[in-house]
Amino acid sequence: MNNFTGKLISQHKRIGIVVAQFNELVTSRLLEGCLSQLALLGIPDAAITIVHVPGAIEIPREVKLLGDSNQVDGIIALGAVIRGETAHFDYVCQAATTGLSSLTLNGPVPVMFGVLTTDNTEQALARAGGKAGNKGSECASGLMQVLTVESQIAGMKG
Ligand SMILES: Nc1c(NC[C@H](O)[C@H](O)[C@H](O)CO)[nH]c(=O)[nH]c1=O
Ligand SMILES: CC(=O)[C@@H](O)COP(=O)(O)O
Repeated sequence: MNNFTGKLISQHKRIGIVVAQFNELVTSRLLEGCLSQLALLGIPDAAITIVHVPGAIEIPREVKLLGDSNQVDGIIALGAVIRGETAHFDYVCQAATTGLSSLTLNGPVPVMFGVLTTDNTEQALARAGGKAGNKGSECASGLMQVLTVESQIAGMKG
């Protein structure tokens, strides 16, 4: 029996992006690359939710809240942690990495790690649309691949 309600079911995956404002010169370029790639992959603007946070340490909490909201099918975390004079770099990287790794493994939706951890701004810019590519764009492509794979796995279940 087909019971068509007429309710429009989105044909698109819903994508969340949580982006840090710290080192915005870099993170704005990561976001631009991410959005451009999502558009190329056919994701409409209406299917994308962007959340801005102060810095990389704040990313995991908002990724968790967004993932638990049941409003997105996958999340891309974008940030740029650039080494300074002190050990703070190590702690910021550790906090972001540990939090996001746990969320992608244990949370309800896949999370792409698009947080650059570099020694200087030059290295970061090279990975935000420079000679080393754009980590935001890479994460967009990667998330669509993961979502496709997970749909296939779900279809395998009896
Ligand atoms: N140094 C960088 C930070 N530091 C800020 C922290 O992420 C956090 O916002 C603050 O400690 C308040 O909780 N954040 C980056 O994203 N990148 C950095 O290079
Ligand atoms: C990664 C950082 O937290 C860094 O920007 C802080 O710089 P500093 O270690 O010189 O305070």
